[in-house]
Amino acid sequence: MSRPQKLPFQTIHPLVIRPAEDGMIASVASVSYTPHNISNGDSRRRRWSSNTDSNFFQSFSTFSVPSTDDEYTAARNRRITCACVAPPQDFTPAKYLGPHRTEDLAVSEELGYESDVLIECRDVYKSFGEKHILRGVSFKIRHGEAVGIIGPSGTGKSTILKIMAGLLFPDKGEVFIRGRRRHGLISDDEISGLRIGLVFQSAALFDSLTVRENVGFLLYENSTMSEDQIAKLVTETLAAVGLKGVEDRLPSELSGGMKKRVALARSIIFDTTKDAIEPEVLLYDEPTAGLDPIASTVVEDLIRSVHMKGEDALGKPGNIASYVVVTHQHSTIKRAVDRLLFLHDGKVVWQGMTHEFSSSTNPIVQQFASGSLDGPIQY
Ligand SMILES: Nc1ncnc2c1ncn2[C@@H]1O[C@H](COP(=O)(O)OP(=O)(O)OP(=O)(O)O)[C@@H](O)[C@H]1O
Repeated sequence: MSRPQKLPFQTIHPLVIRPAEDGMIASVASVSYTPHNISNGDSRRRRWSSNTDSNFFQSFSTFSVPSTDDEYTAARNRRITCACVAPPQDFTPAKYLGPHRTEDLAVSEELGYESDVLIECRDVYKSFGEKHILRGVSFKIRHGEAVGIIGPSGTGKSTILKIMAGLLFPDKGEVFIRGRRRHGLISDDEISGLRIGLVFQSAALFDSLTVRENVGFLLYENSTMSEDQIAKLVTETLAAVGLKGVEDRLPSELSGGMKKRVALARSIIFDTTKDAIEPEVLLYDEPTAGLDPIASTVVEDLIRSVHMKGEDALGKPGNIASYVVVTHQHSTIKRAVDRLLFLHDGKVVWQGMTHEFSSSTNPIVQQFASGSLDGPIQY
């Protein structure tokens, strides 16, 4: 890919996306390049250069701009899978041929780490200027888990999600992906063994692309699948999240709940022609924010349905190995997750199963659960 033109930092299009060599993951770097420079042109990307795709790009507007060639190269080589662009993976044991086979997902003393741990944050610190947001956050996300991260506003829940996704550097501390220490942001070789998808609160669809183009985006870009194959797979994936006949619509023609479903479809579609498949962890940032109670229930059930322990709208088991949900909503806590991490004052101050939350004697948890103004959490 030729180096794209640099634009001023203020641009709302601060991304460059590059098809990965293995054809499955897009490289997304937080730099100020226009999206029409994303890669060598292709008729299937005919509307890609539109200036209206602001939702998607705004999600990344806070990241740094590389100023040197080295930084540019580093940025170019970072890889993340965002729900907005990533094709997650099938994790059926029969298809999974990688070094970490399903049967190996058990505690392994010899390897020095528990091999069912997909992501581990160990003593993570993060500050923004004088604001010390994370001050020693530690937790593990295990294979098969459905974890919620809760806590007061501004406590760093989205920040830790971005650190897990490899979109932000921790200032101090370590992030392990399947036992391998990640050095800073996600880089090409370090992603292998696990796909990490981030589902943004806004759904972050490309405004100027149809639902079909949004959902099939990465397959059009990176796979060897034919347009017909992709279109068929898009229709099947949309059906799995309970949507039919919306392929030709633009995001502006969808309700908020439908947009979230489309974003989810985009995050769970994967190249069915590939053999070796890695497990995937999906990270949801406030997936039910702004939805009415019934629409929230629909999304909560959808999150469950694409998990490997769930069943999608077509009755097939889901493909997502584990997921993490940042949420404020009680219904989402109760319905969509099994285990909770409570973040406060830069640390995990409580963790436990969802059913233990309301009976906890921890004063911080009690205040949060009751919504009381009196207690250790001060606004
Ligand atoms: N890129 C950034 N630059 C400067 N400050 C930031 C940046 N990202 C986050 N912050 C600040 O860090 C703090 C934590 O933000 P974060 O979004 O992680 O909190 P949160 O717990 O998810 O909040 P909420 O529940 O309100 O969504 C906030 O004060 C926020 O303003």
